[in-house]
Amino acid sequence: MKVLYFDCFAGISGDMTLGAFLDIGADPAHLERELAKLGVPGFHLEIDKTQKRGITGTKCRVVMDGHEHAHRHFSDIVDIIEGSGLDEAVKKTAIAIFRRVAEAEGKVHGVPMEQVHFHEVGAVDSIVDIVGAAICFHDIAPDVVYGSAVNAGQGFVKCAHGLLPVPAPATAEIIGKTDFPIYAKGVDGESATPTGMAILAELASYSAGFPQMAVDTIGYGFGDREFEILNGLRLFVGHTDSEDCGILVMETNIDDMTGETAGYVLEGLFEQGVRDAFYTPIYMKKNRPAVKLTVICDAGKEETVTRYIFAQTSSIGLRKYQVDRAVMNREIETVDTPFGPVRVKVCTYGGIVKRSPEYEDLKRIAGETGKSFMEIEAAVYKYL
Ligand SMILES: O=C([S-])c1cc(C(=O)S)c[n+]([C@@H]2O[C@H](COP(=O)(O)O)[C@@H](O)[C@H]2O)c1
Ligand code: NI
Repeated sequence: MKVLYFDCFAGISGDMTLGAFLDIGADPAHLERELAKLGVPGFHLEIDKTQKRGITGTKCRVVMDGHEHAHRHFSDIVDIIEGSGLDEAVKKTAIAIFRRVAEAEGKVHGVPMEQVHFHEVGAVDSIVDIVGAAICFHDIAPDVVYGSAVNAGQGFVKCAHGLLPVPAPATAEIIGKTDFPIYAKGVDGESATPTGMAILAELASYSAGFPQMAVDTIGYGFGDREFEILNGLRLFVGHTDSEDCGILVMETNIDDMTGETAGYVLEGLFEQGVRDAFYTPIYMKKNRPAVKLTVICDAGKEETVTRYIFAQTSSIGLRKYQVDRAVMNREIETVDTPFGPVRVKVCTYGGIVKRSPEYEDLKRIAGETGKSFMEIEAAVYKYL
């Protein structure tokens, strides 16, 4: 399983992310080819393998070929991305990152997200940063993604609104929607930007410690400014032998949702790729019959599942805990039976062996022969 870890020791910005992705092996030619599909003229990338404080890394800058002062709405940006020839997965990721910025800007300036008038972030360099990050992310294609606490900086930053406190209000809103803790150390100024924070929030889940992995590649993406500390984003790519990068159990008690919604939610959770989701009947306060929703998922899905539950159920709080588990090795074999070939799941663990026929095959044979499921099951077991 491929693991990607964002080490945000000096915060995160759009260009630092692009630089770091290129430094861990994202293909620059692929990035430029895909960016051209946006159909937005007037920019090129400046990619330099360079050193900062004696550390080798990559600097990636979006250089404007002319002057660009477009003020775009969220819908304009969605139109550009949707209308491009980019892969669907890249489009989805890029729009989701922009949505986080639009929601934050809307909240800060007191307007609905649709009316947000992007200033800095509507400019071509920001579109390239965000879409470029989505392209590189899908190029690297990790199975799970984590991020550290974010060194967001301190003091004030000069931007289109004038002198604003750090983290800038939009950055603070984006951070506030995540589990990522922030702190300030060795940075006098802004080290986490709205673009960078939205990329991190969309791609990664917070990990309190270094995630378990054998490290394969380390890359640095450098920022422009000089701080007391090295101004860079460090990415780790590694792998774990097991399929597990941690399993999460999430639970919430619900006493005010219709049965139809409950069924809908369970189906939707499986579409989000959870390992299991189920309801348990319970009694809650004031003797209300209710259900406990339990979801079991990979730790990397924490943010996706959290957002799904809050968006789709009446729940306003979740209990989450990481669990250890023991799993048997599983393999599928095919055995010949008088009913034809049947797939058998063979599970082994330290000399223990369990063999069981695949349910779907038994169901099919029961349907084809008109015999009962129990009869087919008993007959097939003789051939295991
Ligand atoms: O453009 C946006 S959304 C924006 C909002 C704010 C607010 O806090 S409101 C601040 N800024 C500042 O602009 C620059 C560039 O940001 P990028 O995300 O494009 O790198 C940065 O200093 C932000 O704090 C932008
Ligand atoms: Ni703003």
